[in-house]
Amino acid sequence: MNGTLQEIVSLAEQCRCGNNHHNIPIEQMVISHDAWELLVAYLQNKQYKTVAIIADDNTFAAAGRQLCDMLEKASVRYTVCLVQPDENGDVIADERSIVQVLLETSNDVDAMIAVGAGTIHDITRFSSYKMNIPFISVPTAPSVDGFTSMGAPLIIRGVKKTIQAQAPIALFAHMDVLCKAPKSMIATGFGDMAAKYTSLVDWQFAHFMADEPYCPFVHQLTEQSLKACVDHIEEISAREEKGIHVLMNAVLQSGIAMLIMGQSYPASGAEHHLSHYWEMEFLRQKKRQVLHGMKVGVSTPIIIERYQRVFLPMLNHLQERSLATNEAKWERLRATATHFQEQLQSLPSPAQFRAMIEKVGGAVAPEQLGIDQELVDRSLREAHRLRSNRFTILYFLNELVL
Ligand SMILES: NC(=O)C1=CN([C@@H]2O[C@H](COP(=O)(O)OP(=O)(O)OC[C@H]3O[C@@H](n4cnc5c(N)ncnc54)[C@H](OP(=O)(O)O)[C@@H]3O)[C@@H](O)[C@H]2O)C=CC1
Ligand SMILES: O=C(CO)COP(=O)(O)O
Repeated sequence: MNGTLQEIVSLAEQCRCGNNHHNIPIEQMVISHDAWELLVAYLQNKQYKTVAIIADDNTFAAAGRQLCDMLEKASVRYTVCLVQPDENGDVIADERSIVQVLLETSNDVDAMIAVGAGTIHDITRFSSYKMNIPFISVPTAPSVDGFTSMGAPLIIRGVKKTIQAQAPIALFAHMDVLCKAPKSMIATGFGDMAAKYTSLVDWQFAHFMADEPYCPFVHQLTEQSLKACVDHIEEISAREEKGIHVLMNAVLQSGIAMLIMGQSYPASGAEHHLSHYWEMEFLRQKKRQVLHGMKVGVSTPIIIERYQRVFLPMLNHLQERSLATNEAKWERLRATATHFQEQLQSLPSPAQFRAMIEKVGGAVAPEQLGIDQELVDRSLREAHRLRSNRFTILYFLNELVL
């Protein structure tokens, strides 16, 4: 992190933005080569009698096995639940996975340990929350910013909804495991962070236009994380240890930013809504899933293009508009137009954005992910409705202008 956990906790307490900040329950956060030893010591210090490891076949092989060996040596009792893939071969954070975890976890375990990437974390976050026990995070790749957040984006009856649950009480990321994670997972972590270019603009827009809660300190935390990734793109793309460390720090800090707000406001705007829409469509068509960060790496330049090509000229000619039905919203827009002109002009161009994603090994065009133009166009028209409490620029363009 740019700031240490203690610094962030302290700065969050000092913040006077007027929002009800959520507490940060994370007691210890470690990214190191001795993460297993520190995790065992943490469990012993907590005097936990039994813990439940939640993983799947891939993440158990990547980290779970080693962790179990360490727990055995330290005489810490544990159970293992390996979440099963669906008929397409994907492990999904949905009703079936949650029920499997609840069925295979005894009521007397003291804590769950999520050993995996974003999906395993969201399944564990929600299941442990419902069992009223804490969970500990063991990320196996720096692939998303969800490890430290409290929201669990879940697929419920085919619809992706984010349920606020709980953040981990501690996090232990082993550098060897992170460095060995597939290259695609590094690209996705970078993609999820680069998506903050547009999510942060959408968040400010929602605040100015629809009074959604906003905090400058949380904005700064997210922006710092984005900047750290962009500044270290060389080390990240080369998968140097330093680059992996920077990326992991960044995703953790961005997750804490969401946690402080109790919502994903800073981290998820129209670009995420497009990605969620594509994910749901793939589920409907029974197609293999595409990594979250790959999708947002592709959707973000599409949103930048839409905002710079359609919204920016509109801001430049606001005075020429005749009175519209929702005049109060247009008045607000006039009052803040200069700010958003500057914001949109300062974004990287779609080509510059795609060059960064290409450099880290990510996809840059929808067709590379099996997403056709019809789906892109449909999502641009409809995806803003997935999160009714987010007044994004895309929402504005679709509902109040076009
Ligand atoms: N809570 C929040 O705030 C956030 C949640 N998310 C959510 O996270 C999910 C995406 O998570 P993401 O991390 O991209 O992907 P997944 O957790 O779905 O994992 C993707 C793949 O990586 C494999 N894998 C993970 N670590 C390793 C490793 N070290 N070695 C080998 N294989 C590995 C997994 O295997 P296997 O499938 O077998 O596990 C899987 O094939 C989405 O549902 C998204 O909505 C995203 C951002 C924020
Ligand atoms: O993916 C996220 C942040 O990267 C959060 O997604 P939601 O907006 O669905 O909670």
